[in-house]
Amino acid sequence: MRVNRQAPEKRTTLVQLGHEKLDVHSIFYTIQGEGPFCGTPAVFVRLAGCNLQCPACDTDYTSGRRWMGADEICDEIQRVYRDSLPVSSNIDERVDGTTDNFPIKRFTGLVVITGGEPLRQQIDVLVFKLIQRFGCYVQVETNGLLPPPPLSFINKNTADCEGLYIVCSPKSAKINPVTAELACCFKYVIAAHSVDENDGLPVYALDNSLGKLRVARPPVNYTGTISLQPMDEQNLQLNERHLQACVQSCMQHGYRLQLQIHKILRME
Ligand SMILES: Nc1nc2[nH]cc(C(=O)O)c2c(=O)[nH]1
Ligand code: SF4
Ligand SMILES: [Mg+2]
Repeated sequence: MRVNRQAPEKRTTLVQLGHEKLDVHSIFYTIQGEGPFCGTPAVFVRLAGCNLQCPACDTDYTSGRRWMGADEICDEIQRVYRDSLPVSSNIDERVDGTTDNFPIKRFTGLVVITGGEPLRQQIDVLVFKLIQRFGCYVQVETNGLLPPPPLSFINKNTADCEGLYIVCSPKSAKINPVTAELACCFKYVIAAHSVDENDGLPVYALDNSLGKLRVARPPVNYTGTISLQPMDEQNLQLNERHLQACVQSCMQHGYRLQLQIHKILRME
């Protein structure tokens, strides 16, 4: 079993010169490797810190953190996108004076706000700007313990590609009822030794500070997608067992199998 030495942190906010700042780990352009938008090119904003400390966590969310305002983050999103483009599509005028078909491209696609736990921080201004000013759509990856931002454009229809989507991946025994109600998708990490024989979902919370409490389920009236993802212990034999348990649970209960395609692609 892996060890996660990144200590749990409470909700946070820093206000400087009247502007909220967010505690950012990294911003990068990649392929969304999980969930309902799996396969979609996306700029990731990984916010620092998490309110849980799951032993099997596969993410560094504490190193190199810095406080950034919403405008600074929007600029950085545009910069990492532009830096990924071939130089020729980045200029609006050629040396001979002719204009490119694609003058300076703006990123208007999927922005994923993840962590750590992104709902620990005040993300509403950032989400609002990304959607209203840049025409992006936004997905938040949350463990579900905290409430979502108070925004009117939370969307559950993933075919729309507009507004804010909440993907809830419970790791502990509790989910905030509003987050659960507004989630467009539930995702569970499956370990071979912890599959409930009744519903095929994890028995034990990944967050071991809660002892042997059962990991939270979606609300009883939930009819949307439930995806299962095999736990990654960076060990071929263990991973094979987790994968088989995952496949079996999906086939038995009708869940959707999800492999982390960014790892297959060896991308961030
Ligand atoms: N490419 C890529 N897709 C992801 N989807 C969820 C991720 C996460 O760490 O929350 C993740 C990630 O870290 N990388
Ligand atoms: S909730 Fe997610 S990011 Fe936080 S420790 Fe658990 S697995 Fe890692
Ligand atoms: Mg990850």
